[in-house]
Amino acid sequence: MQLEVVGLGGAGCRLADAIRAAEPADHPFLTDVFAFDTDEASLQGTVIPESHRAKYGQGTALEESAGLEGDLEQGFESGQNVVDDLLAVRERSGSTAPDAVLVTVGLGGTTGGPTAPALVAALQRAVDAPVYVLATLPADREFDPDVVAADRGPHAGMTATTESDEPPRPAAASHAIRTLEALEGVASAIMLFDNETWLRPGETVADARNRSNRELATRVAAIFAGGDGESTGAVAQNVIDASDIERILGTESAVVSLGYGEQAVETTSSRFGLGLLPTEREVETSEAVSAVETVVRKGIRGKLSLECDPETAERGLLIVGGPPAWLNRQAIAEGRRTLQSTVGGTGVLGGDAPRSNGETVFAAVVLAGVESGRLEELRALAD
Ligand SMILES: Nc1nc2c(ncn2[C@@H]2O[C@H](COP(=O)(O)OP(=O)(O)OP(=O)(O)O)[C@@H](O)[C@H]2O)c(=O)[nH]1
Repeated sequence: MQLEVVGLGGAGCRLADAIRAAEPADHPFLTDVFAFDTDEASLQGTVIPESHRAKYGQGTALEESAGLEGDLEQGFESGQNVVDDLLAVRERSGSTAPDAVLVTVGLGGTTGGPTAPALVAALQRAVDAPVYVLATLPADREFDPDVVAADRGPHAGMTATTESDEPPRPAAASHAIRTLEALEGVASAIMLFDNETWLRPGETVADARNRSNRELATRVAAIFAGGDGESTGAVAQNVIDASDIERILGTESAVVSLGYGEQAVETTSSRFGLGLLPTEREVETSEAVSAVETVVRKGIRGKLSLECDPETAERGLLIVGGPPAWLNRQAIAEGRRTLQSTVGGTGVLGGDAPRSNGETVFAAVVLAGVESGRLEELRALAD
């Protein structure tokens, strides 16, 4: 399918960059990628071409750090005032009609979050396609002085002391929840990534962000690059297209968590000893089945982008990809049945994504309409 990505604010632009970097050369799925931020330096740091970048919100609450503690309503209002300019950048670039738009944003900051609800609403009116949101949730250490103090010892406070430290954002949790509320009924679906779960001990979000963004971009690419045919001739048995994705993500701002599992596989057997070039390796059925089972298990039961109980999902999607010889049909069908029995509902779709040049077998899992304890926790804090 053809996806347009719009990055908003620091996190959103970095995520848009990471998604671009994760686009498989033999399976392009991106139409246009935009980066919109109040911070020129951060825009310059992206690989997104100038025609697709815009600095916005000068002199408004979106630009002032005071907005971190300030009135989020004022931020939403400023967001409303800039969307026409942002849509104009999109139109000027001659953006091609996508099957869906994905707005990427970090919740809890001053720029991206406050702009997101108005921009998503405007895109829904301007584009004849669903507008999904991919948003990060803030980590505890950004708003909880106790977490930072515990890391630094008894005399530490909530002051940035090293280069990788971020300025404290005490209001991040409540801003994130209030922005999510503002996106409800506006975004077609909201995929969440909880920074808290992806930090290693002692790490800040800034320390972890390149790794986190790569993780998330890999999931996005696995889902949206889908299983369209390849020039090399490998054809998916079950192609997941834009309407399948729309059926699973829905149109009613469902909260979505993304799972992923992968396993490296040997695709060639080397016979250098015999003076021959490496040839395609024969794959035993049992090893293909085992690889698919392993990645499906990791995809459903491994670390999710938003921690939740997969059983609470209303709908699910499983895409198993990799070198064609490894995509065992029975194992993929069994994986889909596993997801179906996990999710409980009837809204489960499965597909395959042959990658002739791939060196891993992977499973991407979409859990839509989930309930999450983490969101409850942040809601309680916001109250
Ligand atoms: N996963 C991930 N999360 C990020 C990244 N950068 C920031 N975040 C998270 O997103 C939140 C918002 O940060 P930014 O997007 O930089 O903020 P902004 O909206 O540009 O506004 P400012 O407050 O001016 O920085 C932070 O509180 C972090 O939780 C990133 O590159 N990756």
